[in-house]
Amino acid sequence: MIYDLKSLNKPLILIVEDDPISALLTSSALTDIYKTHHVSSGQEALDYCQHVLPDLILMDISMPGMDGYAACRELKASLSSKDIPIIFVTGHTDIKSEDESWEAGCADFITKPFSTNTLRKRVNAHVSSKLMTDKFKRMATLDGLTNIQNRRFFDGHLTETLSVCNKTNQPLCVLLIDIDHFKQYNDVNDHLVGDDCLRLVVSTIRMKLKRSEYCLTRYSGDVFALIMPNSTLEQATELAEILRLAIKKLALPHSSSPFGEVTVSIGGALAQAPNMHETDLMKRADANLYFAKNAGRNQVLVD
Ligand SMILES: Nc1nc2c(ncn2[C@@H]2O[C@H](COP(=O)(O)OP(=O)(O)OP(=O)(O)O)[C@@H](O)[C@H]2O)c(=O)[nH]1
Repeated sequence: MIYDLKSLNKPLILIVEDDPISALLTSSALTDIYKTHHVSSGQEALDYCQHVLPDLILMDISMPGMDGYAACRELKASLSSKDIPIIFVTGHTDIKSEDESWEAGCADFITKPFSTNTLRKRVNAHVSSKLMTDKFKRMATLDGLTNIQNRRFFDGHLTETLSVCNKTNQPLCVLLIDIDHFKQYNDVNDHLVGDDCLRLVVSTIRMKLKRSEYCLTRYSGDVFALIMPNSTLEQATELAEILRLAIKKLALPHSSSPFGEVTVSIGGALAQAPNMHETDLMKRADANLYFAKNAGRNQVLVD
């Protein structure tokens, strides 16, 4: 299936090219369907992608300073930019350059001088495929009830985030947030009211999250997991307490709970770089949740 690209909000193409005339020619061949942005070196491309993620990159190979191969390798090594297709637009036509292009991680290459038609067709094909993959990934990792990421996403994201934190020597905390006596809540009310409660708990937690790198997921039925990269034990404990209080403050009636209203128990754990491991981290967070439940619920235990 090919996307009707014209019907979409214009996808963004980054043109990395040190020759301004070539950049202009490339850009003018695409602007009816795409937004384009031009930078003149590999380093500028890396800097740009720190802030904006384009849908595709057209990359020259020979540029002063960092060349296209090196820039491509760096972009492919980064978590945020690794899925952006990169097409080399190059005057190099020898086999060695082709091999080096594939090894650097490019999606395709176009040799100069190129036909405008070929450029457009190749770009359209790669952008369509990227947008479709993005959409499937979003669908496969979204929880339909609460509209936050699901367990499948959590597992992959925790592995990736731990790996980044291990490399950059940052601590990471995980919180497990579990609604107390939720089975009885469903039994006394009904399942649809239970669904509303789950959605409300999620929106309440989301409103209290101030850092964009914090990632809230639905871990299992009435349990939510929060991944907190670059966070200390004190920050995790403080946030857990804020979340516990915010849920209690909703004052949602829960007649079969000793508290008379919906509450949560929260267990959390800290992992310290450089030897963090997800199984150990989750075991400790789970054990702390268990202790918080056994100690009477409506409380936080993070260590
Ligand atoms: N309404 C609703 N209920 C759900 C959903 N997913 C899971 N549940 C219910 O969540 C309840 C979780 O029950 P338990 O794991 O026994 O936990 P609990 O009753 O909260 O007990 P504690 O955690 O020990 O306080 C079960 O009754 C599930 O049926 C959902 O999507 N919607």
